[in-house]
Amino acid sequence: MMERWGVVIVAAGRGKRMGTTESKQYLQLGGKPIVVHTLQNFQEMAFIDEIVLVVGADDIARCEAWCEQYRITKMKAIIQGGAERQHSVHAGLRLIESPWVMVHDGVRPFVSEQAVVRCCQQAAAHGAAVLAVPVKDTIKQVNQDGVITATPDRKSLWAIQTPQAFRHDLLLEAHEAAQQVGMLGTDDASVAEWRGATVVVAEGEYTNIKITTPEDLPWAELLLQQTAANERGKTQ
Ligand SMILES: Nc1ccn([C@@H]2O[C@H](COP(=O)(O)OP(=O)(O)OP(=O)(O)O)[C@@H](O)[C@H]2O)c(=O)n1
Ligand SMILES: C[C@](O)(CO)[C@H](O)COP(=O)(O)O
Repeated sequence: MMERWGVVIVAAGRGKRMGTTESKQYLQLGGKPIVVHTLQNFQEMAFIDEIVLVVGADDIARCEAWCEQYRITKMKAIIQGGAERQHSVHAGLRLIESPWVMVHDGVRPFVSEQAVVRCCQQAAAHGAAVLAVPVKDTIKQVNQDGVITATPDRKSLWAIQTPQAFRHDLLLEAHEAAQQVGMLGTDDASVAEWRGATVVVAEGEYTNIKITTPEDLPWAELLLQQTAANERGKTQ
């Protein structure tokens, strides 16, 4: 029996690395904005009760219109984000009422329900869990002069994805404490870790890409076609 979950979907970034005039979460993919694909994905998961979407102040109206158009009925609120991803997450967490919460990037539209369930189950067992995949490349630490200074053992290296899933009170308390002292991490697990929580990894998917730079866009088109083909296969 699955717990009931809330989700904070963060989409208030500017997408500087994508370099487009339009923020990347609103670029069209298969005829819909990327963020709409992400919202529809979570809308369809039965164990999710509420979604809070965090966006730029100027984007609230068009996101409200898309939620109406695409029947995102679990949408609880669409709110303004902050200067850093962590501030956007914090704002969203404050509106979640469910005892369990996931945080997910608005620009990761391809995560499968099976992977989300794995993440939630691990979080329910341990209090906090994130999707992750083992790194395939050798990773080097390199100094400012371009000289390699270390080769960490690859067996212990994982590429971290979202969703990241937590007991809601645990994550909210960690974010409140981080905000007070100005601690900034690049994901929510690092905020929880900084507060002393144990966070475990759940098996992610190499296809759960974060659309970040221009070369991710053709991959996203291919993944969308693949997802559509899989869906057709299920119904035949
Ligand atoms: N102040 C911010 C910054 C980021 N995000 C969101 O966090 C997710 C992951 O961040 P990233 O891919 O780094 O997005 P951007 O910050 O938009 O990208 P960039 O760093 O290239 O500007 C994105 O869905 C982004 O919209 C957010 O809600 N609020
Ligand atoms: C949360 C995240 O998607 C995990 O991989 C990532 O850390 C976000 O980082 P970014 O600097 O906002 O791309």
